[in-house]
Parts: sequence; C-alpha cells; structure tokens
Amino acid sequence: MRSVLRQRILKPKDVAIFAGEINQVIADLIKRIYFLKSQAEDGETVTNINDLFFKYSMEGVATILFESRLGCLENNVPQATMDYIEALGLMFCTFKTSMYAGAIPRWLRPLIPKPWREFCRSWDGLFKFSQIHVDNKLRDIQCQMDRGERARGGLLTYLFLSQELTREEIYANMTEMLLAGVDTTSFTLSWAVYLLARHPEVQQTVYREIVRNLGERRVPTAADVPKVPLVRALLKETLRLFPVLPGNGRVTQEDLVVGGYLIPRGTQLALCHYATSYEDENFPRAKEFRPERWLRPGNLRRVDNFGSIPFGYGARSCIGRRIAELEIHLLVIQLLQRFEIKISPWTKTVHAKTHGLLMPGEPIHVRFVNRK
Ligand code: HEM
Repeated sequence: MRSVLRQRILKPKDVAIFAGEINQVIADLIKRIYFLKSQAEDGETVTNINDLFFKYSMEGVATILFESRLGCLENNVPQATMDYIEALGLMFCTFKTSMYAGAIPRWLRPLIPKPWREFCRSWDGLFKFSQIHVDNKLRDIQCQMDRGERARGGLLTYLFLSQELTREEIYANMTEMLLAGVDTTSFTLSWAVYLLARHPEVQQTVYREIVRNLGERRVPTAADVPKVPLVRALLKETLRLFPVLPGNGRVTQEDLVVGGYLIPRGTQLALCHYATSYEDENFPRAKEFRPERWLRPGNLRRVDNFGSIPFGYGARSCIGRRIAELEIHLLVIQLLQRFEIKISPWTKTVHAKTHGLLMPGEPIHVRFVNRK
C-alpha cells in the first residue's frame, strides 16, 4: 500500500505540483493574520500561534489529500471540520492512555471501558471525516468520467483511477495521513517562528537571502526553494532542536553486532534522537540555534548528520516529509516577505513538553509587524 503512495509523494519534484494549492492556503492564512492583528489591542499580536498553524497544516494537507478545501481558516469554520478538530483533540488528549487501548484484551474491555471507548470514538470521528471527503471527491470524478471528460487531479484522483488500492484502503490511508500531517507540521512551524522571533539577527539574515534571491513580494514556487538554502537550513535546525517525534524504534530483522554487542534478530530497539541531536560531538555548540550549520560550503559537501533524523530513516521513514517541507518552506518565505516577527512580551521562555509528540509547553504569542 505504502509503495503506491510513495510513487506520488516521495521526492521534492513529486510534490512540487501542489505548490499552487499550498500558496492559496498561505494567502488565506496571511489574510487571517491581518484579521487577527486587526482584533489585537496593539494591532500586531497574534496569540497562541499554534492554533493558527494547526488550521494551516490541516487545510494544507487536506487540500493535497482530498483535493478540496475544508474552510479551516475562515471566520466561521464549517461544522464537519469542527467535529474533526474535536475528534483529533480527543485523540491527542487521550493519547497516552488510548495508545495502549489496542493492546487491551477483549475480555478486559468491559472492566476498564474508558480507554477503549475513547480510542474507538476518536478513530470513528477521524475515519468518518476522511470517508465523507473521499466519497465527495470520488463522486465528482465519477461524474466527470460519466460525462466523457478526462478526470485530471492530484493524489486522490490518481489513487481512484489507478485502482491499485481498494476504497477501504484509500479511506484508511487518507485518515492516517491526515492524522499524521497536522500536529507534526504545526508544532514545527510554531517552533520555527518562535526561534526566529527569539533570534532577530538570524531572522534578518534569512530575510535578506529571500529578498536577494526571490524579491520582496514574489510568491515563490517549489522551484524557488533551493534558491534560499537558509530557509531549508532553518527547518533542519528547528527539527534538530525540537524534533516532533523525539524517539523512534525498530525491530531487528537479523542478528547485528553494534559496538561489539550482539543484538539478536527480533530485538526491539529504541532510539532517542532528541538526545543525539544535542550532542556536541554531532553538532558543535549543540544547544545554540545556528541554521547555517546545515549549509554546504560552496555546495561541495553534503551535510549528512545522522545525529538528527526527525523524519526517521529507511523504508518506513515519514511518507509525508516532502509535503511537510513544501508547506513549511513556502510559508516561512511568505511570512518573512511580509512581516518582521517579534516575540510578544507575554511570551516567556517556552519549554518543550512531551505528550506523545514534542510540543511547546506554553502558548507562543508573537507580533507580526508589517514590513514597509
Ligand atoms: C514536520 C512534519 C513531520 C515530521 C517531523 C514527521 C515525522 C515522522 C516520523 C519521525 C515518522 C516515523 C518514521 C520512522 O519510523 O522512521 C513519521 C511517519 C509517518 N508520517 Fe510523518 N512527519 C511529519 C509530517 C507528515 C505529514 C505532512 C504527513 C502526511 C501528509 C505525514 C505522514 C506520515 C505517515 C503516514 C507516517 C507513517 C509511515 C509508515 O509507517 O510507513 N507526516 N513521520
């Protein structure tokens, strides 16, 4: 199943075709920022930016997955979208207990019903939402074909026409991708904006690179992203300091010898790359925010540092990586083109906390100051 999806979204050039849709979502997000600023006492502050980036990430990923808009960034969010956000919130709040719910034996469920009930309720909510959107789109495609028109579109159209997945498999994959693609992207964006606001000198350097290579207002395409290596470096450095998934794991498929120790086949290995990301041996002055450490001098040397592997590695690495990168790169460019981002006096030092995912422990409030 995974290989069918991978063919369409594995490489940056595969996802480049979605840049137009993502830029439309960014235009809506920027409109929303202006609206929120207009409501603020100082005309600049947007409180709890994660709320905004959550809506952006959900709208962005849904636009790609369902080839339709959800209305997350509108003033009145449609009820079905609100229900989904509630189901996602429930999944997230009960993550620590519900993640074990699947392992509760059937006979024990009536005795401790709550985790299993909530696990089912949240998954049912998420699944139902994807099902409605997939069905709507597939109905449109079918109508087009019935009229003798050629159906053209994105991911869902391809999955439908290629018939490589059953309808149930399409629902399941869309549900999983939507679930996996929202909080991950929004927390990363929140940290990136927080770090830029806390480090104005870095922000200025990134901004200068954008203006020099792309201009002050030109809406970037996917092909423009390599022209601003500091924007890519910013994302890598943000994920090094705050990897949304701070740990990873694998079960060994064969006997291995690592550092003189025999690890037998079938052993569960846990890797905490949050820890390796902070080792000076891997990253000199590791505690410091220095995006430029990821730049390749003269484009000669590739920076491959396995101390930080925020998207995992290998056959089961993050399938949405290129989508997340495109969403984040295009948004950071356009935010910096328009605004100087300053920390609000209400935001103290924000610590990371884990709740399944590594997330900001306190709300982040920033000031979006219009550039002249
Ligand atoms: C900054 C954003 C993101 C980060 C840091 C992230 C990180 C990860 C990590 C660490 C894994 C586990 C990989 C492994 O075990 O090696 C993963 C898996 C996954 N991610 Fe992401 N992810 C992000 C965004 C997304 C997006 C936008 C989508 C969907 C469009 C997505 C879909 C998935 C899926 C479906 C899996 C499971 C893959 C499998 O088991 O085969 N992710 N992600």
